[in-house]
Amino acid sequence: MNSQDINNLQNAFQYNVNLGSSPNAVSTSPTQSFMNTLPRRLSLSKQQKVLKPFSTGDIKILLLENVNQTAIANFKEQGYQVDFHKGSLPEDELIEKIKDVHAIGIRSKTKLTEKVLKHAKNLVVIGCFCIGTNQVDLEYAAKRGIAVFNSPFSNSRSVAELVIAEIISLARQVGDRSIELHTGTWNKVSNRCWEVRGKTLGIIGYGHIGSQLSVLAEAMGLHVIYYDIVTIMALGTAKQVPTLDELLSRSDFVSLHVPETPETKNMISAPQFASMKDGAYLINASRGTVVDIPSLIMAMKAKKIAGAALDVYPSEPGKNGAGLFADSLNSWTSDLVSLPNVILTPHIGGSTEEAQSAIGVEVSHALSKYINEGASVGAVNFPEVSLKALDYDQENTVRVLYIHKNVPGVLKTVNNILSDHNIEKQYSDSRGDIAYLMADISSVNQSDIKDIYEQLNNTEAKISIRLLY
Ligand SMILES: NC(=O)C1=CN([C@@H]2O[C@H](COP(=O)(O)OP(=O)(O)OC[C@H]3O[C@@H](n4cnc5c(N)ncnc54)[C@H](O)[C@@H]3O)[C@@H](O)[C@H]2O)C=CC1
Ligand SMILES: O=C(O)CCC(=O)C(=O)O
Repeated sequence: MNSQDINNLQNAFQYNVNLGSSPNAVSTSPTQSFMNTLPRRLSLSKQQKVLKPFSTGDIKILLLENVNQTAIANFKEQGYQVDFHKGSLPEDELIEKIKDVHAIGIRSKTKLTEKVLKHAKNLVVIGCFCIGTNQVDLEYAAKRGIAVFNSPFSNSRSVAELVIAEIISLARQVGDRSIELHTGTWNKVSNRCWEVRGKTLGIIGYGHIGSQLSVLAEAMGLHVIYYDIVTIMALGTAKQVPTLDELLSRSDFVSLHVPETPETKNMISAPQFASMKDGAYLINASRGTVVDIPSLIMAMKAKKIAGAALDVYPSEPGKNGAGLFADSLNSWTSDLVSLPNVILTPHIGGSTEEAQSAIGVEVSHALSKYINEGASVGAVNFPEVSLKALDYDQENTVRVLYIHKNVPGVLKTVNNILSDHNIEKQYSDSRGDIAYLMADISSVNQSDIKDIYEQLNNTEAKISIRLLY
């Protein structure tokens, strides 16, 4: 392979990316700078070949919402270009920025809707540096061949600990006493202040966070019951109850730990408040859409509910700053903030040093592995496929990453194309309408690679292709 050939090949790929029938086609080929490093790399015997099929300096990553420094360090170590922003971006700026990046890292505020993703011509992967993925149109991303990763449990403990603090704070009206004393009022009262020992905590959604909370709460002498749409093994002496209504009617404290879905929208509204015990407390650190706040305000004004702790809201500011949590954001804000025994926190359930640092490492590794090797294990919207990384001594091997529509006959077509070559390994899986095939093809020269690319690119079912070598 001489350098002229490589450049030609790269140009051919570039042509396909820019002018091919599908703007989603993503292909990468080695730049000269990468090829220049090969002889040195190849001298390292039996080392795993890091599949960086391009000068990694070409890869652009947009990081929003103050994603942790551990992630930035990891991406920089890979050689990627990192564009870091502390807050989220307004939609028009996001659309501008997303146009030419290969990866984007967000937390819960950035909405990656179909409208935004339509502009992302080079996007290969999205990293949600959090648990929730409701802010991303997962289905549309998959249709476009864009894999989405998250961190399924690195901040679960932090959320559970915050809820424990809130249970005691609500029972003892700690928030109100603190506000009073900050403004000079000494108000030493025990009226309607309670120990939590012996009370009942009802957990809605007994997943990673709900079950952690269950263990911590029992250690403080609370009885735990939980409601979940699936049957889940109880930890300790907790008990699953069959209906939401039963949970609500038996609990002194109700804590929500469900994802945002159509089914959980306004899951707690006027009828549910009516089912709750008089003087019960509500905690929501899941998603703002899960509780109907005007109904909560009414239930609190009627003294049905004795207190509430909210960490999440239907609309949340995209950045930190004074005056942002106002009626202009959510029309009921001034009503809510004037209520007694309401603890309001700015979506900090998962915001601890431990959680953020762990999430930064976890998600940045998942993204790098997907970019460099094509491994999609852990993706939330995508078939999970992986092949072990190539060794340095596997020369003239190309890794084919072919994302395609899950329709009959595709593997036959693809294998017809690949069958002229030596298929070392192949792994394919599907999820819904999307399928993903990884194959390592050995003994290929540059013209074979170009040929494989062009043939695959012309297949009807193709969504996107990357070739790594
Ligand atoms: N406040 C914060 O900073 C944070 C908030 N979260 C939120 O907490 C949510 C829960 O997190 P995890 O426990 O990690 O999720 P998870 O997926 O481990 O557990 C969720 C549980 O909810 C259950 N569920 C789903 N729909 C339900 C329904 N309609 N009724 C009853 N149960 C239902 C599921 O079966 C599952 O057991 C996340 O989706 C996210 O929105 C997560 C982390 C931090
Ligand atoms: O830390 C964040 O920005 C979001 C936390 C969260 O809500 C999540 O992990 O789902």
